[in-house]
Amino acid sequence: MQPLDFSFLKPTIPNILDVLLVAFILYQLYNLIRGTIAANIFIGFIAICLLYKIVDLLHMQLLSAILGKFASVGIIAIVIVFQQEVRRFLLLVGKNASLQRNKAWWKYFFGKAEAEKNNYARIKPIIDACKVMKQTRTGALIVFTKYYDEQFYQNSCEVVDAKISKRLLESIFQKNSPLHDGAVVISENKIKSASCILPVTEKSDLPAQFGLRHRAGIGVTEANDATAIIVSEETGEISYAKQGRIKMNISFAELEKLLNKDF
Ligand SMILES: Nc1ncnc2c1ncn2[C@@H]1O[C@H](COP(=O)(O)OP(=O)(O)OP(=O)(O)O)[C@@H](O)[C@H]1O
Repeated sequence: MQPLDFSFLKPTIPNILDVLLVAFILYQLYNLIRGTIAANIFIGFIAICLLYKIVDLLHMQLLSAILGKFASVGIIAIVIVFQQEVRRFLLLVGKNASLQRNKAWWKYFFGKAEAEKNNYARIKPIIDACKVMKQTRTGALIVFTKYYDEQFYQNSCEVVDAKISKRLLESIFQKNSPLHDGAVVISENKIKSASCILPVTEKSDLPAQFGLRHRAGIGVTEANDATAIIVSEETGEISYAKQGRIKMNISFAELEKLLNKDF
């Protein structure tokens, strides 16, 4: 076994940058897996790697050979076990690198007032529909995604492909509508699909009252570059999920701000 190389600890500018970048990446990874079952798997994996290092230093050949075999397929095992997390991580990197997402620049070049006016016209029917569904205690799950991943949604959804309208959203989620079960997906300025069955989050630290609707709302934002509005059938409360986190009981002013930013 090669001795550990600590030369990266020399305080040169590239080394400092290197350490800061690694710390940043580890922090992002921690954020992605925090509170999920993946965190426990990750701890287990680190424990096995540490054990391998120790038994190797102690020249315990049999155990070190067994653990060595495990560690050598480690990267493949990580990709398989953390498929969802790797996907989310790459989405996060791609999202931050996208120029269009940097709204300040986009608006500077393409007209702030015009962009805001258009955005409000797009958002209004959704907010109006949420207001009615809150009042009537109609459960709803509306997902927003910039990129409509057909492979991800096609198996579990009914294709709609219609203009966004308050009445259409209301009628989809009405209790006796055949499409009311599941989520509506909005993308590319259209209601793309309805009745979608989404992946539910595996987080274990969620409020006890969260059932499948809330869990699916959080789950889709973990697996995809998506955000979601959840209207609770039980309480009428509006919640907003993004990057695997949820803001509960938000006001309509807050909802408008969030949609303005994300949609
Ligand atoms: N995997 C899923 N993907 C999308 N929607 C789902 C999924 N599972 C359940 N739902 C929707 O959630 C509804 C059940 O909601 P449930 O009562 O379990 O959730 P909840 O989070 O407690 O919300 P509420 O406060 O509205 O009761 C189902 O009728 C269905 O419409």
